[in-house]
Amino acid sequence: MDSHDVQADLKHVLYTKEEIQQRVQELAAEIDRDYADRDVLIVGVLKGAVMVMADLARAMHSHVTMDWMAVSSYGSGTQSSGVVRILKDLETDLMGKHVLIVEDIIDSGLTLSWLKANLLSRGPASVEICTLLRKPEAAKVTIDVKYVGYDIPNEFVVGYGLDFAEKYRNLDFIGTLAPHVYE
Ligand SMILES: O=P(O)(O)OC[C@H]1O[C@H](OP(=O)(O)OP(=O)(O)O)[C@H](O)[C@@H]1O
Ligand code: HPA
Ligand SMILES: [Mg+2]
Repeated sequence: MDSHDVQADLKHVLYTKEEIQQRVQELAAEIDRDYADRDVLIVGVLKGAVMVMADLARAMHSHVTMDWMAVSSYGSGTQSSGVVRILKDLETDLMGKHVLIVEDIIDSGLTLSWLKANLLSRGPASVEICTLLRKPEAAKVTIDVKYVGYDIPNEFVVGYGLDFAEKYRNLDFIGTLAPHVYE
């Protein structure tokens, strides 16, 4: 098999480019309404959230500042290790700020639950979460998430920022992997 044929690695498309763009616009409109009277700092969680952060920010009309954090709990596998490491911290002082964490996916919830507690300890005025995808059946902890793009089945997905062993992030759609890729 040609190892450069990305399509051959995919089982099916979950959300097309057009569907994702539409849903991100809707989330941006909702966030704009909720933050109409407040400036918001959106915090993208590297690397997975790069695509959704870029599209969401461009679809928003409110005053927005942006910062990035890198945490990792997955390494190269398909299971969360549960151990969250900060690889890159924020440059912004969160004191008194309205913070919106932007994520590509909530799977076990371990990353976000840890991250939300971490950011709350820095004295912000508020911390909310926006995630494009969430897997309700995979939840190991309960987290309050204000904005969710789609609830999806408990399958490993790639594309639009989401990787498997660092690949597939650049797809403009979201799909599931064929078993031969990870088995
Ligand atoms: O709910 P959880 O089970 O904790 O999983 C979700 C987290 O896992 C992924 O990040 P990853 O650690 O793979 O880093 P990446 O964004 O650089 O791919 C994803 O982007 C979330 O941050
Ligand atoms: O389903 C997933 N795909 C890619 N990265 C992930 N990180 C947590 N869950 C996933
Ligand atoms: Mg990853």
